[in-house]
Order: sequence, then structure tokens, then C-alpha cells
Amino acid sequence: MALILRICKRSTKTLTCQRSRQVRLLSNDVVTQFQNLLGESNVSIAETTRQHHGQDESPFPGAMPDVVVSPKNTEQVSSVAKICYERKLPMIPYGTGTGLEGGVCAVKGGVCLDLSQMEESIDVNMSDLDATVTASITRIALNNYLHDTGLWFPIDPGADASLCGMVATSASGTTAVRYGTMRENVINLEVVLADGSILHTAGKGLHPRKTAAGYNLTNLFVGSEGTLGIITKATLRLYSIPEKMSATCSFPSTEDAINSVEQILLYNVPIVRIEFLDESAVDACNKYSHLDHPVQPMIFLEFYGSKAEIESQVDIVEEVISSQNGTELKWAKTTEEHSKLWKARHNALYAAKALRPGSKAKITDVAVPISKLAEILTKTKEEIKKEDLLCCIVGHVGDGNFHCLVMHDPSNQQELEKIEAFSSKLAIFAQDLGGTCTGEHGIGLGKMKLLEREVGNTGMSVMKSIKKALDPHNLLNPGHTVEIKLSEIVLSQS
Ligand SMILES: Cc1cc2c(cc1C)N(C[C@H](O)[C@H](O)[C@H](O)COP(=O)(O)OP(=O)(O)OC[C@H]1O[C@@H](n3cnc4c(N)ncnc43)[C@H](O)[C@@H]1O)c1[nH]c(=O)[nH]c(=O)c1N2
Ligand SMILES: CC(C)CC(=O)C(=O)O
Ligand SMILES: [Mn+2]
Repeated sequence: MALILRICKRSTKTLTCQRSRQVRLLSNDVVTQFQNLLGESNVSIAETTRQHHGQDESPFPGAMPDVVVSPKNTEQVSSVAKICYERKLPMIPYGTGTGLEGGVCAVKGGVCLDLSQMEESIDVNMSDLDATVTASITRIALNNYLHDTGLWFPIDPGADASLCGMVATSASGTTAVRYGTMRENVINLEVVLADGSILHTAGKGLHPRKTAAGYNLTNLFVGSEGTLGIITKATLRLYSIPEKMSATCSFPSTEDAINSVEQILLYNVPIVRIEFLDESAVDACNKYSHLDHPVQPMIFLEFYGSKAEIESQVDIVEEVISSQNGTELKWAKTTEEHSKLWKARHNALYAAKALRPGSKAKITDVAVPISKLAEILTKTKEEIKKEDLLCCIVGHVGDGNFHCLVMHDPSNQQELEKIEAFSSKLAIFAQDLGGTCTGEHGIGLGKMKLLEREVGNTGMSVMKSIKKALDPHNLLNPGHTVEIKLSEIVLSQS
């Protein structure tokens, strides 16, 4: 037991001095081994490269890996994993670094596998409405490729993330209310496991629309945040590109806006996007994206379908919003206006940060059952006022999911503590209302305790058993999501 305690203490120290850590975990011969395998230009120990790969778009301070390798195909990923497994080196998969929960921060050093340099391949089955992509393909690249086919992949987190990274974080975004999240849209995955073996979660080369064959291994990897395997290929559902129209509507209060959303959903209107912005978010977007909306709570809506279908949806929506004191729908009349509207929504993060130049944004991500949305938003607004926070709220309210963007000075400890407390309180509100601490951004570095609170001891112990079964040496993205401690590894091996 004494030995175990000593090991744990040392590992904590390594963690806290990550940023200034000079001594690398790697010996030169490992670097040479990677160079022989991948070619010199695909292995980097340059500080700027390591820094870039140890940081995502979250406010977490980055943590550099010891080396960044750029495998070109699945076999090379597998060979890298075999080396890491043999030498017990941490492996951190890197997609495009747009994550918002510190997922790529190499908190225990190790080998970053930059998958953006993998050979690009998109294999489309038009008649089956699916496509298989390699890990370097981003969602915009896929949609550009598909453009002339009349098909698209609709899951839209705003950022041009890699599709396999979106699988890894279980991403969603503005269109989930109609198309679901990554969870509902992945058919099969190719995954390199910790020891380098290659798994096809739904069987090699298979792409059925449904399956009841054994455990759902595909979904096990959705939201696994690099901690269970390295996703090298994903087979995804495609849809036909519909006709679309967008509009906006302002409300005197948040409650009126949210009541409208609830009713629109209850009337079963097949809305494709229904996004909420509070008055601070409207103000920020007006300034940043040169819009002129009244500074009041708003919803942005998008309708898909034929002219007649859209008309019948709009009839219901107009009736609902007028009963909730909403303004008349203001339509985006041209393609440019349509793009400008959604671009402004997707740039909400940058708009919010511009309210306080030089600030960072703490981003919350709770989701609650729709019936509790008005209640949690009211409580959240009260907290924001009480704590005097500079905060914008945006939300995929059709899914009961919203984000507070709280601007702060990361060097101001007092401010940081206040914001962390606000963020935890909000997550606990959500859980107590039957919701979750993360609708789409993941657990990453900051929400492990909240995950425990959410799934309970038994849930946690099942998650840890899965982690131990697939990654017995805790090499895959250690320090994130579901952590098995050194003591548990030592005990389980003795
Ligand atoms: C402005 C803006 C707006 C948004 C968002 C970001 C930004 C910058 N996001 C978050 C982000 O786009 C989302 O988390 C992506 O899924 C991350 O994909 P990357 O390829 O960038 O993964 P990134 O490289 O950031 O990695 C994220 C995590 O996944 C792991 N990972 C990456 N690729 C992997 C692979 N091939 N195999 C195994 N593990 C892998 C990493 O190890 C890490 O833990 C978001 N998200 C969302 O859901 N809804 C939204 O609305 C938004 N909006
Ligand atoms: C920075 C976040 C607010 C990004 C996001 O999830 C969104 O814009 O919906
Ligand atoms: Mn979002």
C-alpha cells in the first residue's frame, strides 16, 4: 500500500508542473522508432507544434504532449499504438482541436496522434444514404464533396470539426432537434485499440441501417473522448438536402420565448433549428456580426420542406408566437441573409469574447428535459444577476440544451473561483431537474466529479470496468472523462 501511495503522489506532481515540464517522457530512441515508421517529417518534438496540439478552444491552460506524430493510415495508427502500448506511453488522439473541454490537453504528456494528416477518403453509398470517411475529413469537407449529389450530413456544431472528433465528443449543435446527435447518426466505426488491434464496431465493411447484433460497440465509442480507442474511420448516415427558410422572432421575456419553443415542439412542427439567444447574446451578435435585432430575448428558426409544407409549419408557429407576445417573424429573404444569420449564431463565442477584449469565456453546456427549460433559465438568470457576471446565453433549446458564456480574466483568481462555482451550481441545478451536466461538449478535464454525481457509484464502476477492459494501463487520453487511478491499475495487476 505504501508503494502505491508513493506512486500516486509522484503522478500528481507531474500533473501540476505540466506546463513547465522540461524533461520529456520519451527517450530519443522512441522518437527514432516513430521516425523510422512514419518518416521524419511526420514526427515533431518542436515546442510550437507540441503547444498547438496540447490546446483546444476551451479556456483550460494547454498541456503539451512530448511528441506529435502524424500517421497516414490505419496501419500506421495501429503501429504507433503498439509502440506506445509496449512502452506504456500515453496516447492522445487529435482531430482539429475545436473541442471545448480540454480534450486534447496532454495532462500526462505522451504521444499526440494528429489524425488530420491521414489520407483523405470519402466513400459514398448514394442509394444507401451513407458515407465512410477517414479521420482527417471534416464536416465541411464532407458536405462540400457531397454538394452535387443532393445529399448532406446535417450534424452541425458550427466549428469545422473532424467527423471522427465529432464522434469522439458525441457532438451535435443547431440541427439536433430534427436529425439527432452523432449518437443517432453513426452506423459503424473503425477503431484502433490501446494495444494496436483494429476493431470494426459493427463488423468489417458492414453498413446496415439497423442492427440488434450484440452489445452496441459503436455507441460505446461515441462520446468516449479518446479514452477507449482511436477512431480512424466512421460510417455515417446521410440525408437529402431540403429546401430551407429561416426567420427570427423577439420576445419581451425569456419565459415567453421558451414557452413558444415548448409549444412548437408539442404541436410536432418538424422544425430543423430553433435557437435561443438572450438579450446579452443578441447585443453581442449585433455588434460582432453587424445585425440590428432588438436587444431582447430571441429565437432563430429554420424550416425545411416544400413551399406548402413550410407554409403549414409557419401557420402554427405564427399562432404560437403571437400567443406568447412574440414579434412577427422576420424572414431572411436572400441566401446571403440566411448565411449571415446562421454565421452570426455560430460566431456567438467570438461575439461574446469581443464584449470584453482579452477575456476568456467559461462555457457551460447543461441540458434538461424541455418541461424544465424555463425554470432552469429563470434560475440561471437570477444567479447571473446575483453574481454580477458578464454572460451571454445561447441555446439549442429544442433539445433543452443551452450554454452560458461567462467572460472573465483568467489571471484573476477570485473571478475564476466565482465562475467555477457558478458553472458547478448550474450543472447541479440541471441534474436535479432530471438533466445532464453536458448536452454535447463532453466531460473532458473539468466535469469528472459531475459525471460521478450524474451516473452514481454503480454507473461509475461500470464505466471504469469498461475503461479497464479496453485500456488496462490507462494509456488512452489519461486524465480525461473516466479516469482509472494508478492505484487501481497496480491493485488490479497484483
Ligand atoms: C465556435 C465553436 C462552436 C462550437 C464548438 C466549438 C467551437 C470552437 N463545438 C465543439 C467542437 O466542435 C466539438 O467538440 C468537436 O466534436 C470536436 O472535434 P475535433 O475534431 O476538433 O476534436 P478535438 O481534436 O478537439 O478533440 C476532442 C476530443 O476528442 C478526441 N478525439 C478527436 N479525434 C479523435 C479520434 N479520431 N479518435 C478518438 N478520439 C478523438 C480528443 O482526444 C479529445 O478528447 C461544438 N460542439 C457541439 O457539440 N455543439 C456545438 O454547438 C459546438 N459549437
Ligand atoms: C462556445 C459555445 C457556445 C459553442 C456552442 O456549443 C454553440 O455555439 O452552440
Ligand atoms: Mn452548442
